[in-house]
Amino acid sequence: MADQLEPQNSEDTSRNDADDVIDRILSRDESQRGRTTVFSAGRAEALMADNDERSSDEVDGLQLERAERASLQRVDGLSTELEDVTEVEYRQVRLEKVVLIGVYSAGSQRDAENSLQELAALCETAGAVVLDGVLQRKPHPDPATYLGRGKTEELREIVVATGADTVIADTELAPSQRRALEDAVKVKVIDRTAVILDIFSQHAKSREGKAQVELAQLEYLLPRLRGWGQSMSRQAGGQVSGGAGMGSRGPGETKLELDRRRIHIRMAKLRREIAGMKTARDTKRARRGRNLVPAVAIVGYTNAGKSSLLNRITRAGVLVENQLFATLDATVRRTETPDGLPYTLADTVGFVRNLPHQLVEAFRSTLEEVAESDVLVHVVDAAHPDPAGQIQTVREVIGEIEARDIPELIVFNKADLVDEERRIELRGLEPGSMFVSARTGAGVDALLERIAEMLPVLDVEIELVIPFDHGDLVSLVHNRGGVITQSHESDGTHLRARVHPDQLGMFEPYRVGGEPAPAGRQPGVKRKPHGLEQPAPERVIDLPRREL
Ligand SMILES: Nc1nc2c(ncn2[C@@H]2O[C@H](COP(=O)(O)OP(=O)(O)OP(=O)(O)O)[C@@H](O)[C@H]2O)c(=O)[nH]1
Ligand SMILES: [Mg+2]
Repeated sequence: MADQLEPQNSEDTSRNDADDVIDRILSRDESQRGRTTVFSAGRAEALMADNDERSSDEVDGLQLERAERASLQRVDGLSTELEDVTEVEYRQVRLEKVVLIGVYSAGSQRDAENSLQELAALCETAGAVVLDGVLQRKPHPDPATYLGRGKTEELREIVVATGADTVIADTELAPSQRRALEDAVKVKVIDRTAVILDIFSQHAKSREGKAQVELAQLEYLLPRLRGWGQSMSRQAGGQVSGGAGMGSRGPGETKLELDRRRIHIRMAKLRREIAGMKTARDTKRARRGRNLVPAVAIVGYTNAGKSSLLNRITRAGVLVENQLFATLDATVRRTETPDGLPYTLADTVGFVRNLPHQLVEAFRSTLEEVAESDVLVHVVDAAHPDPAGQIQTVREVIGEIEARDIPELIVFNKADLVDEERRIELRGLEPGSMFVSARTGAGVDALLERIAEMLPVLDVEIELVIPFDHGDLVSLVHNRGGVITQSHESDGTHLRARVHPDQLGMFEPYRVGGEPAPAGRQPGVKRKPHGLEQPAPERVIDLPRREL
């Protein structure tokens, strides 16, 4: 497949940007994936207060991964030499010196400022240097150029004065807006979605993550091909008008169709791959735990401290970075309640406002980890200027992946950074929330207690022989839907069943053995095929849809 998708004319050096990027995206294969150029991960000025002095026990096991990322920093001045090994991006997002722009309507200035601040953090995470930001108050963005005419001119002046090479809009621009604005300011214009996609492509590590990001990028690219097609048509027309035109259609148009088809083929292949990897992951999940245990997912806005909290609780060694989207792969760890009941705790990809829907789609299989959990620990950065907005964003995504009915515990993290007044404010915002600091460990024990309380009450599996004159007890088990196997023998009804711990006393007189009977003892009785050969059935936790 990859062969068919090789660039058609890679020796042609006069191709434009658009040709380059499409070819680059489509010609990628496994062999190229290792040779990624990552833009220099400059100091993330726009990110939250810095935290270099991490306590020694916070230094985790994945420093290697961090080093790996750092080792891929782009060397200034060498960018052109590295061009051909650049990982897939949308329009080769070379984020260097950037100016940010945004439009907001009356009354939403603060929100717009926060959003622009966050865009700055995103840009810095992607490796850019943010030089300036411009907000325009306007009821609606200009349909032609996003900013109004006057502001567009002002922007051009700022770009010239600062020496910026890229303008980034805090929204998703229509392809025509992007082009018109580009013509007006004479430097590259990209949008928020492209930046997020770029970060994801830099950070994706697993094969599944990479495939998901690539799929999202192609989905983003597809509707934008038309614009490129036009410019391609101009350029290609000039080059090949000497007679190489194919059929009655212009070569540019043919190229556009060809690109579309290649992209569709590639996307179909990626979807198949992702589906295949999901199956592999399910199998792995089934193998990982022989017991059926409840699952807790840590969710939250990017940079809230989800991975830090998982590390604090389980010493998982997950990469922690003062970066947005440090985590793209779900990490699942087994842990126990203070009473010794096992459950799993999963770290997940962070959410962000205007998370490109292509990413939500592409990461759906990863996000299923969240949708299938029994409890959501929703981590919120207590020191962030807009926790309410972050909570709302996260809840929107939770809704999108149909996880809204899962019990949610709001946990304000980074409690070490906030004062009492702020706590009162936050508690008012989310009554029933908790405060922890993944950094100092404060509040973590209480959090673990609370998680334990929120875990579903687990039924206990027992074996019974109930005399025929106690049919009421048999009905009781049936009514709860707890019967695993049943057979009628001469001494009564033989049952393997799950009952609520509170009912144990009632069934005690009829229990046989403390362990599941060997298969031979109950002829004709089928065992439930969930691989539970271990003793001590009382400890067996049952949650039918949660087979880990
Ligand atoms: N002061 C303080 N900083 C914290 C705390 N918890 C996490 N951090 C810092 O916050 C930053 C983000 O932490 P992560 O654990 O990577 O956050 P995350 O939610 O996993 O982020 P993504 O994976 O990018 O979505 C890091 O720089 C951490 O050191 C805390 O309790 N107090
Ligand atoms: Mg993380």
